[in-house]
Amino acid sequence: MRLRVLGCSGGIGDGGHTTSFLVDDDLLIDAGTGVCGLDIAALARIDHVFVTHAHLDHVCGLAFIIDSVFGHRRAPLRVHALPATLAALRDHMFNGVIWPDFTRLRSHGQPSLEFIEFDVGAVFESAGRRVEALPAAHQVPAVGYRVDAPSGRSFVFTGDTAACPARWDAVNRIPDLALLVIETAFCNAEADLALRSQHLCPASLADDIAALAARPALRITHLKPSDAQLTMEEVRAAIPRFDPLPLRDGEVFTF
Ligand SMILES: Nc1ncnc2c1ncn2[C@@H]1O[C@@H]2COP(=O)(O)O[C@H]2[C@H]1O
Repeated sequence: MRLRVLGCSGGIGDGGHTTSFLVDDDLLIDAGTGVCGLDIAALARIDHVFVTHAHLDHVCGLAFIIDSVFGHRRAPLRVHALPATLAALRDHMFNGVIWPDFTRLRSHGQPSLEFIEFDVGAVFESAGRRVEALPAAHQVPAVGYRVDAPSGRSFVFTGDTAACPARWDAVNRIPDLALLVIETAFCNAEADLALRSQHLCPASLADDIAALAARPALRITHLKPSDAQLTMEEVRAAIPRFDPLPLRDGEVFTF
């Protein structure tokens, strides 16, 4: 199984793209601006999108993906998310005003877009891969994801989240955790903003991650671009034993 980072920035600017991860060529986790680098054929191969939450930096690409592949696909593009996330997408994006309601527009006799409710703990399986929604704590209902490869190795993406003890209960049950992608949006000087917007900063990351039992490769994601370098320096100082590295757009991992 291959994981390709299409976008992992906490914003735009300096060439960064917002969150989107491609698993093999058919599963997408979040649909931020990172999807803009894919060609039409690659976009048309995506069958399932697992959305962490409804914030624009994680879902804006959905609107453009479905418009670009409309007519190219024989099956609906299936979007898996919490009921509250799907309700937000229905009400505020695919509402016939901001964007057409592609769940009603048919292509080759099928709905173009299908929404599938996916609660914390739900498991989706396809071609030996397994995707499980994990708890997260954000300003709006949110999840993270555990993805298991056919090899038995796993990666975890926390999504946007503040400290979340329930996540670690689930993560600590994973037998072979190869990679943890955890957010740290803000630097320590923005700790108040991190708290208000339900993100981590290096100090709260250190407290939160103390509950992690395993020692996977660790990548930091969703760094706000204006303070990315400072935030990474603070992360390295806060959790040196984890040897954290910043996640990079374009990075590829195999499991
Ligand atoms: N209470 C707040 N005050 C100022 N900015 C906020 C607040 N809540 C959210 N934000 C910003 O809005 C952004 C929405 O996307 P993010 O959650 O990535 O990061 C968030 C912050 O950068």
